[in-house]
Amino acid sequence: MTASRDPDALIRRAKRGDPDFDQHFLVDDRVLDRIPSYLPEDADRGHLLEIGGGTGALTDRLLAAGDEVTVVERDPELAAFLREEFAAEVDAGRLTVVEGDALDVDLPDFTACVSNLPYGVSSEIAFRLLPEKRPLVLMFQKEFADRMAADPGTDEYGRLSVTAGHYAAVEVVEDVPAAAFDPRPRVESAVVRCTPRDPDYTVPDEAFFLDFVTACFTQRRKTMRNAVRNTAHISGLGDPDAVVDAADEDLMSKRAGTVTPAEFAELAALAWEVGEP
Ligand SMILES: C[S@@+](CC[C@H](N)C(=O)[O-])C[C@H]1O[C@@H](n2cnc3c(N)ncnc32)[C@H](O)[C@@H]1O
Repeated sequence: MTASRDPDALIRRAKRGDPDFDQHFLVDDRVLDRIPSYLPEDADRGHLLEIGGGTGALTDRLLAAGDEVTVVERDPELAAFLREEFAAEVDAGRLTVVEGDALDVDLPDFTACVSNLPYGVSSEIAFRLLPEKRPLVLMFQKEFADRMAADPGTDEYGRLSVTAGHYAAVEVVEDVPAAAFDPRPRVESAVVRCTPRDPDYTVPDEAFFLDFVTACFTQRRKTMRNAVRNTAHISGLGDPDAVVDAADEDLMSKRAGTVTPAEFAELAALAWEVGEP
C-alpha cells in the first residue's frame, strides 16, 4: 500500500485554512487513519461520499478505503486544489470533485459517507444525509455528537437524539481533541457512527412525528401535559386538549427528557388520530 499524503504538506500546498469558512483541517495521522475504519464492517465501500474535502487529507484515506469517492467542497480554490492534487484519481474516474454547497448540490448515489463536517452547518448536513439510510461516519462538535447519541433520562437527551435515532443507531466512537486540527477549533470534536436501521416503533406520519417531538422539547422543563397544550403552533395540532385527555396520565406527567422514542411515537399516533393535526 502506498503511504498516505502528509496532511501538513497538503495545507502548505493548498495555502488555505480560514476558520471563518469552517476550515479546520485534520492533521493527526492516527485520527485520519482510524476514521474510515469506523464504517460498519459490512458497509458497501463502492462509492464513498465526503462532505467538505478541504485539502484532501481524509479524501486520500477514503481513496484507499473505497472504490470510488465523491467529494463536495464549497471553497472554489480548495475544489481546484483537490482536482489538481488528485489529478490521477480524477482521470482514472475514481474521484469526482463537486464544487458547491453541500446543502444545495445534488448528491450522488453514495453507498456510505465519511466526513469531517463544517460545524456551522453540520446539523443541516446530517439531516440531509440521515434519511438516505446509508452508513455515516461523521465528525461533529463534541457537544452536538453527545446530544445525537444520548439516551432518555440523561442531560444530553433531546430532540436531536430522538430525530437522529429515528433513522439510525447512533454511537460516539472517538473523542478528538482540538490539537488534532490546524487551525485549532475552539471546541472539542467527536466522531459519530450512524448505522441505518428501522426504529422499533411505527409512526402514522413521519413529518408530523418529527414536528411533534420538536414541539415537546421546546418545553422540556414542563410536564408533557403542558408541553402538548402549549406547543400546538409548532406541532400543528388543532385540538391538543383532546390528546391530553385521551393520553395515559403517567406519560402526561413526565417531562420530555424522560420520554422514550417509542413513547413519543405512541403519543404522536394518538395525536394524529384525535388531535386534528
Ligand atoms: C472541518 S473542514 C474539513 C476538511 C477536511 N476534510 C479535513 O478533514 O481536513 C470542513 C470543510 O468543509 C468546507 N465547507 C464549509 N461549508 C461547506 C458547505 N456548506 N458545503 C461544502 N463544503 C463546505 C470548508 O471549506 C472546509 O474545507
